[in-house]
Amino acid sequence: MLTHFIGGQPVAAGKAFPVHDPVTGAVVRQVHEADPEVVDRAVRAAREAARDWAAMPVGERAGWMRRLAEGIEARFDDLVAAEIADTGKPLDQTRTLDIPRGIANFRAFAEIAAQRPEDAFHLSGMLSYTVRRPLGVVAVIVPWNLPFLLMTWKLAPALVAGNTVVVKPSEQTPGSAAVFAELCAEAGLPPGVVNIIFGYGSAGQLLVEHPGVNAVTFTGSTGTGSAIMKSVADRVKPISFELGGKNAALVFEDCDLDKAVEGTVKSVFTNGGQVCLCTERVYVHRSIFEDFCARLAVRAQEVELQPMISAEHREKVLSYYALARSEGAKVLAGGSVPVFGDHRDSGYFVEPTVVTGLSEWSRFNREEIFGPVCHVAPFDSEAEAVDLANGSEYGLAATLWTTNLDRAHRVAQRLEAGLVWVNTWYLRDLRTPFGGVKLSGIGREGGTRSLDFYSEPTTITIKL
Ligand SMILES: NC(=O)c1ccc[n+]([C@@H]2O[C@H](COP(=O)([O-])OP(=O)(O)OC[C@H]3O[C@@H](n4cnc5c(N)ncnc54)[C@H](O)[C@@H]3O)[C@@H](O)[C@H]2O)c1
Ligand SMILES: O=C/C=C/C=C(\O)C(=O)O
Repeated sequence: MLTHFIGGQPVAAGKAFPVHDPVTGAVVRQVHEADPEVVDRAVRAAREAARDWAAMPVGERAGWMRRLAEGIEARFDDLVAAEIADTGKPLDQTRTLDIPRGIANFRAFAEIAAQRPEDAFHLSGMLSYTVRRPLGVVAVIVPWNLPFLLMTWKLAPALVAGNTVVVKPSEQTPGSAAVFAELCAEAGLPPGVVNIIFGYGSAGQLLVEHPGVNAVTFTGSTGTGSAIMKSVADRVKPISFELGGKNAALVFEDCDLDKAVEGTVKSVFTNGGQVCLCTERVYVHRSIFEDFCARLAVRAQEVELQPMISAEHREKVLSYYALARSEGAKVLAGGSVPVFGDHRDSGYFVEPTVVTGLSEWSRFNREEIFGPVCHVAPFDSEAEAVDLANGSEYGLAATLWTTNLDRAHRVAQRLEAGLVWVNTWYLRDLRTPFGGVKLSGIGREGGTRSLDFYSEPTTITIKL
């Protein structure tokens, strides 16, 4: 039974809830569910630790980040096993992306914080400079699709900036957070700096509304982001939101077609399409449309299958497959449930799917599906391609396939998205701003932008 982690100790409190293995549908673990008393206890522990942690020189906190990175390395196999048990992710992806990014997140923010310059301005007769103070206690609420990567993406900058945290992982994927709690204790992290509680959205709501929480960083659906905004509005708490997406790929006639196909296969089907950055709308120049579609349809049937996180999410994805048909789509690949003839048939798998022929105004093309599926449509001009890509209420990410450098710069700068990849996808420099516009989020994290969110500047001016 997974316990909460509060004040450096395991806390077995609250009724139990089950977590299912998405590969087989079987219960893989039981977890304690945080009730109001557990939430209050976690916030109090974070507050008690906040003063000393904030007073620690940033160089010492950076040293703690490096020790946590070493702890992740030491528990690497346990973290991989826990993540796969909860998500059914491929072993190779978990070992090369999900867990290594936890190490990279802590090491990157140790360096970014240690080297972060502060402002200072000298005018005749006056000197102004800034100092930064942490926010205090930060609520960290994260989703189920990249559980460890996203939790550590938030924890590293929040901690190194001097905050203490209360983390509420997704109810679907508590395992890697529980191992992380153990390695925090093994590293000797001061009690109360990191607190981890488990539960559903209701526990998350109790946490964000707690008067002892100073700020909220959240990654998840746009609807939940909106609910959290309402929860914290009365106390005007700072919020950082990484939300949903309906990301476009633009494939121009002058692209390297092999790379464009392989890159789009990656951006559509990685993690079973359960990545906020995944492509769900593909726009291809008409001159190569038929060839591109034919190649993408073949490759869609070859990708490694990954289960959806839950039976409910699988039903949601399948409902969009049915919707596509009802809206008149032509199915180029997939569209149903794979049959394995083994234990996986009781899991949460869907077929990787490619459809075409739908209106830009169809629900299929407007709403985030968050599965291994995309719609492909032709375009005739660069201006039309940009308008199609920008036609969404979301604005998180886009990919652009062209060998024309002028076009790459020109089009990338016109796209209403926080992130644009050219001839690649999900290549990451952790020092760059990360986040979306419109319904895809509020604010940016990444590099010093994370430190800017997790601390408040004071400008001090001295008369000379
Ligand atoms: N932009 C990004 O970086 C990013 C990354 C990953 C996932 N996402 C989005 O997340 C969604 C899928 O993940 P999900 O289903 O876990 O999202 P979700 O919004 O359902 O849940 C995310 C987290 O919020 C908690 N939560 C739910 N309701 C809450 C409330 N009222 N108050 C406080 N906490 C609450 C959940 O328990 C979970 O821990 C997709 O929409 C995807 O696009 C975005
Ligand atoms: O599903 C969304 C993925 C978000 C990825 C990151 O926040 C990152 O790579 O830092």
